[in-house]
Amino acid sequence: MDKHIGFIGSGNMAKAIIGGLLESNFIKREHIYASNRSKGKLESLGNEYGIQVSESNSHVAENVDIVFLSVTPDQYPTVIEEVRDRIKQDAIIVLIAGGQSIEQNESRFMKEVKMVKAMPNTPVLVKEGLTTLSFNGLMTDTDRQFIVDLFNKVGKTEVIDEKLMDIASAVGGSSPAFIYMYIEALADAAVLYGIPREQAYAITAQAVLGSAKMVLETNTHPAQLKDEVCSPGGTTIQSMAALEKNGFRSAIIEAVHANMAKLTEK
Ligand SMILES: NC(=O)C1=CN([C@@H]2O[C@H](COP(=O)(O)OP(=O)(O)OC[C@H]3O[C@@H](n4cnc5c(N)ncnc54)[C@H](OP(=O)(O)O)[C@@H]3O)[C@@H](O)[C@H]2O)C=CC1
Ligand SMILES: O=C(O)[C@@H]1CCC=N1
Repeated sequence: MDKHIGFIGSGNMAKAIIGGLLESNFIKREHIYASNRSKGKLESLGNEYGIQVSESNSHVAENVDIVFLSVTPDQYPTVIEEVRDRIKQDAIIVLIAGGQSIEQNESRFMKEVKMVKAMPNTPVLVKEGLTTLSFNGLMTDTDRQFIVDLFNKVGKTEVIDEKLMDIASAVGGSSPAFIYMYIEALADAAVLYGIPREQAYAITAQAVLGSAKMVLETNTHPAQLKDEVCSPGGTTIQSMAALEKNGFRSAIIEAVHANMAKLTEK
């Protein structure tokens, strides 16, 4: 692969994508460029991954074929103004910010640009990510396939209608945080009953991983899978009753409502 990929903003999500891409051997490290506002983070990224780092967003924009805008949404107007006259003629712009639309950002470039809205999640670092994708009309079939291939190297992809991107952000991009909180809580309970901390994470995280695989690979409804765990008069159904009493499902749905409210606030 001879294309060069750049990240403007080198925070958590950029770092996870870079780490996953390098681990998958999709790209040579010298073909990855990154810039960042604060110098310290950039230096440690350069040291850890051996990629090309620069304090200049424009330098990154000038040197790459695919530009990831991996800053927070509030920085999009400033960063685009800075780089719009520096990008290569045929560059592909990848928006990863929550709530940012293709249309809104096409107009910020003030010229026609190939653009992708991508919503990845941090498990891309371990090549188990999920990235939802939408493309603008200037993306050719080859461009689209390239972007799908790139994200497939670090997990799975789903091409979706852009109008569903906000909810995909909540349930795909943000949900790992919900799941980490669940694992942490379950592990705390394990520790409460005497399991050592490290083993508590090993047990609970594997239970989550295995359950997710069951949903993906058995093609069975989650409720059926849940029923198969609940032995008659047994222990699990006691836990189910306690979770229902404490509004477990409702808490998850409320978490998604709160996420959507933030994504769509004007
Ligand atoms: N974290 C996640 O799981 C996901 C995040 N995203 C999206 O990714 C984007 C980044 O999020 P995340 O990585 O979590 O946030 P971070 O705060 O970790 O990363 C953002 C980075 O951008 C840098 N930055 C800010 N302004 C500028 C600028 N003007 N020029 C250059 N660099 C700048 C910051 O520098 P510094 O703080 O060092 O000054 C920071 O390192 C967001 O838009 C978010 O919506 C999408 C999917 C999942
Ligand atoms: O918290 C955020 O805003 C980003 C969007 C999806 C995951 N993290």
